[in-house]
Amino acid sequence: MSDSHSPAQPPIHWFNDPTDVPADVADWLMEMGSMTRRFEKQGVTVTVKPQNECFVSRAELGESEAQQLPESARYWVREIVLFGDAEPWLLGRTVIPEETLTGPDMALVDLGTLPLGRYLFSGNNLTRDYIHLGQLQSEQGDLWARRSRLRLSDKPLLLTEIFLPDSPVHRPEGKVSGI
Ligand SMILES: C=C(O[C@@H]1C=C(C(=O)O)C=C[C@H]1O)C(=O)O
Repeated sequence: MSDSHSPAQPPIHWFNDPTDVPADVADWLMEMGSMTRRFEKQGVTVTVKPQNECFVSRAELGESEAQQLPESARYWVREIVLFGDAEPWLLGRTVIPEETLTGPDMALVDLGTLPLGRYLFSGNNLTRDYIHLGQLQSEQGDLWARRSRLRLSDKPLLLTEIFLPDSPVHRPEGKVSGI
């Protein structure tokens, strides 16, 4: 577990009114279950490639991230690319206060290529405080995003997911690509 710095986060515009998001996109972004499982229902094999996993200080978090998590000496950051078959579908960034890493939840620092959702949704102690919907501008165009504060046995973690152009979120279900 290195203590290298996590890369800067792109500025995400968070919507105050979720109705500003098209209904077919919001249907995806407001998914209350596992996004991994929702993606698998598209008939693809989901794989995860960790890009960066390290402990960081509160000062190294994004400002809006720090505001949504309790004070802690350090936070575990996990950044991944999630693939649907060979296509990159999602960038995931999870920030976990050290105090959340207790008991079986210490396994969160050793997930490797196991999708976080497999762990989070495997038990019956997961709750979700909220989902915020967002959008960011990138060289790949405007991308949809969401941020959830989740709790495992009431211990918080913050998950930001950025949906890439190849993901179904940008090609809502039922629309055949290319026509
Ligand atoms: C949180 C879930 O797991 C997915 C996998 C992630 C990971 O492995 O770090 C991060 C974001 C999620 O899209 C999920 O399936 O809902």
